[in-house]
Amino acid sequence: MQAQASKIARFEGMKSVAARPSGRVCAAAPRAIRRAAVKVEAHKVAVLGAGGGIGQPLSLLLKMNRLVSELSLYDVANVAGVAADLSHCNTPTQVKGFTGADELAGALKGAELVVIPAGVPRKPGMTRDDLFNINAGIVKTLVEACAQHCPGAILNIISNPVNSTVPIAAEVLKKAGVYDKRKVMGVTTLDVVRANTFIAEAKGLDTRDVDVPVIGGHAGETILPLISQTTPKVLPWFTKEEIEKLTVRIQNAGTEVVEAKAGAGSATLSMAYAAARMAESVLLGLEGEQGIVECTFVESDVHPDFQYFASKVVLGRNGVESFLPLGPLSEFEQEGLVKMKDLLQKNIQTGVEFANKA
Ligand SMILES: NC(=O)c1ccc[n+]([C@@H]2O[C@H](COP(=O)([O-])OP(=O)(O)OC[C@H]3O[C@@H](n4cnc5c(N)ncnc54)[C@H](O)[C@@H]3O)[C@@H](O)[C@H]2O)c1
Ligand SMILES: O=C(O)C[C@H](O)C(=O)O
Repeated sequence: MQAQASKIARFEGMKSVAARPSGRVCAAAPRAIRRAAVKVEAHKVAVLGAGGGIGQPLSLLLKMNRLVSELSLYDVANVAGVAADLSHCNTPTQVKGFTGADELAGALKGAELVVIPAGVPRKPGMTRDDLFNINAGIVKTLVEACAQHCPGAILNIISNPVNSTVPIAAEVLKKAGVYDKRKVMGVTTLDVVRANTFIAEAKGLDTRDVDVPVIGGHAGETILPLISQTTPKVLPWFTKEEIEKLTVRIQNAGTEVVEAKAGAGSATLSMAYAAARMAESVLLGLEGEQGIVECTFVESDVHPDFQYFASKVVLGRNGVESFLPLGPLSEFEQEGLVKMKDLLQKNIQTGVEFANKA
């Protein structure tokens, strides 16, 4: 502990996101939530794709979160057993399972937050774009149902390719006349979680103390960790080569897991952890807690080249309340922004066109 602390040269005014370390859902939940007597508002959360690799552990983490009073688990298959299983955990959250299109309305009615991990995952050799043909239609159908049954809900979209599924969701909601750009969020928290972990490990720090913003999108070079903005600042600082290597590792971390799973899917447990953190932040925002900051892929004015962009936002009672400025970027990070331009713009356009074709 002493040795770790001595590596921290100086703290540059810990920002709110760093003050809410990533371990808070399971290990370091905000004091207000941990204290048994504290009264929190009741929030209904729906998970669509709840029977899957992400859906199951995510549902467990949400069942453990006192901000969630009601948890709707929806899937096209195998969800009844998951709901029965989880319902035996003696936490106050009420769990209900819903299977098949006929039961989707019941799952969504009254939901304030809908988390969507429905869809197929990658196998080795595939890109996230290779999932588009299947997942675009799944997300479109599910968001159409959200527009009808819980039009004011905040959506956290996990299904890949996030760079395209978020624009699809936005276009679907626009067509239905219920779009609120503050409420449609692509979940890129796993990129932040990974960046925090890898950088903490490289410097021998507690990963819960480290915060690295990750901007852009959620595929290959569109994932841009702003390592220059890491807090706390550590000395000795990384060399140029180390920064390049860490950046590439963060960009390829999804593929690292896909290859290690060798055909059995992509990241599920770390994704569930990251999605639970994002969901908790959204709910804390709804509760009116101040200073809740997360990186997320949303419709944004932060960078003139991109209609949708991941960056730090402040969450509040209506979802995204405001955007934090990108801050000073290193030369390497500025080059990263240029490199991602064509791919991110193309991914966004693909989503918009898909949602608007007849
Ligand atoms: N955003 C991220 O950082 C991130 C990280 C990991 C995975 N993902 C993506 O999340 C998605 C899910 O991954 P997974 O490992 O959980 O896959 P999985 O195959 O284990 O689970 C997906 C679940 O979705 C369900 N499903 C399919 N069609 C559905 C529909 N129309 N309605 C409701 N449910 C439906 C399936 O029955 C299944 O239970 C993939 O697209 C994957 O690429 C995103
Ligand atoms: O890599 C994938 O296909 C899943 C996810 O996007 C991830 O980053 O782990």
